[in-house]
Amino acid sequence: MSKTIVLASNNAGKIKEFNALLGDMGIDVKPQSEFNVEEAEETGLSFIENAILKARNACAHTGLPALADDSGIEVDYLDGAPGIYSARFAGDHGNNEANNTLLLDKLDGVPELKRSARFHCVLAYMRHKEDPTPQVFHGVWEGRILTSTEGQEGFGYDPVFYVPECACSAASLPKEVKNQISHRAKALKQLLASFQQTQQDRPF
Ligand SMILES: O=c1nc[nH]c2c1ncn2[C@H]1C[C@H](O)[C@@H](COP(=O)(O)OP(=O)(O)OP(=O)(O)O)O1
Ligand SMILES: [Mg+2]
Repeated sequence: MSKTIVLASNNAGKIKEFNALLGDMGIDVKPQSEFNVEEAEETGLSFIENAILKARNACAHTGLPALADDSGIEVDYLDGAPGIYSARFAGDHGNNEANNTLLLDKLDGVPELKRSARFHCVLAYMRHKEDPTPQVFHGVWEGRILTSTEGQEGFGYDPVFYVPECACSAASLPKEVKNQISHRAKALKQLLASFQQTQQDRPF
């Protein structure tokens, strides 16, 4: 029997991807906006801490199990920036266009070999707000930063992220393809595999 799980995110791009990834599994995953959950402060110093903060906040407000995603892009030339601060790179939270412009500016003139980067996605699943064993999964997607934006699909840094295995930007990929190979897809596959092994108290 499937239980309702709260998706502890306000990011429309992520929510769409989770719906596509989980949609045909008969899992009832509802975004936290449906429960008027207030956004958690992301005060952690790692994706893992922030994912747990977001999941715990959603559990606390709803009394339901919650799944949170903390993600971002790590650029080697920038010593790992923007990293956990990806959403706030250019100041305003979630201003994708400004973030991409700033990233391209910071890498202006940097040769291709030094433009390596990767997306990280950390998922945290908590059964309740005091869950002492949040389950944490981590997916990574390797690529590099382009010199200009490319493509119309996806969200966030997708237009500036070159995917070597597809020879195009992440924003040029049909969503079905991104959802097979992305950091988020990889983390979610781990979560699903793990849940198949530990049925007790797990919703799916
Ligand atoms: O597949 C992706 N394709 C492109 N960009 C991406 C992706 N995955 C994460 N990102 C970027 C968007 C945002 O700049 C940051 C996530 O920040 P992060 O705090 O986890 O999410 P958020 O604040 O947008 O929504 P919320 O915290 O409500 O889930 O990384
Ligand atoms: Mg956030």
